Amino acid sequence: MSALGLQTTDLTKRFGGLKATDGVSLDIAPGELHAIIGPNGAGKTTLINLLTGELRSDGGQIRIGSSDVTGKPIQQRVSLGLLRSYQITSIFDSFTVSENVCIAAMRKRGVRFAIWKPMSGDAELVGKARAIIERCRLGDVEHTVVANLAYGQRRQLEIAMALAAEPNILLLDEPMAGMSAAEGAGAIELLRSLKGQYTILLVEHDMHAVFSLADRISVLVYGKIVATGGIDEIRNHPDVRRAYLGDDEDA
Ligand SMILES: Nc1ncnc2c1ncn2[C@@H]1O[C@H](COP(=O)(O)OP(=O)(O)OP(=O)(O)O)[C@@H](O)[C@H]1O
Repeated sequence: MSALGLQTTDLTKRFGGLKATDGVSLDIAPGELHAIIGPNGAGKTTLINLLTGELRSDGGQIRIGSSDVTGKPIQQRVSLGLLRSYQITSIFDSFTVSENVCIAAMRKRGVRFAIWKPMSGDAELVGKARAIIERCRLGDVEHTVVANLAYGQRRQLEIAMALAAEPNILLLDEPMAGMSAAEGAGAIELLRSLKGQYTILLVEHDMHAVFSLADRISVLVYGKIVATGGIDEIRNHPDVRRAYLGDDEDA
């Protein structure tokens, strides 16, 4: 699959009297890595849930490439290549890294889990899984049972499984959360290696990761986008510094 653009126009979601998403318009180009930052409760996860179809919007539109998916079910968005990293990843703890990536790849093929075992001899499938595992820096633990992985490796596996399903738009909700500094550095390298090949919407609190990866950044505050721009523009935007980064920010 090739990367597709992702667009929202005036997207709105209310929870009772609260507008968690308030007229959000985003235009993310094919292959762009677009980060969403904002304080706790700004509406970042709500926005991702609207994009995947887990939540229904109260107004506005969502387009994947040229397809209007507003109000369309999750599966239709998945079939257009929109994947949230954990959404497709029912990770099997008692299976190895390789087996889990094979299962994710087979789901893409529409093959049911029940007939997985005979497929383990499928050289093409195993080869594809191995390439993704290497790419995600999990080669050393390819045959390790998932329950024995370090936390950061498990998060990398989530991304590996998303890639196995051949997305063209990846939604990543805090992929660095809970990682050690070394794990975070590995995750940044991985995401950097994906840049350009997939359209990536990255929600992340780690400003070092955001500023070292994003092509553009949108800042969400109380459900509204208060600024969208390149790294320098966002880093120096007075409203952004006040609302989110703090005036002593020097990331
Ligand atoms: N299902 C819900 N019902 C009612 N209110 C909700 C619901 N989900 C989210 N909210 C509210 O919507 C607002 C946005 O929440 P959301 O989780 O999207 O923010 P966030 O930016 O992802 O926060 P964080 O950075 O802490 O994860 C918050 O005020 C939250 O309390």
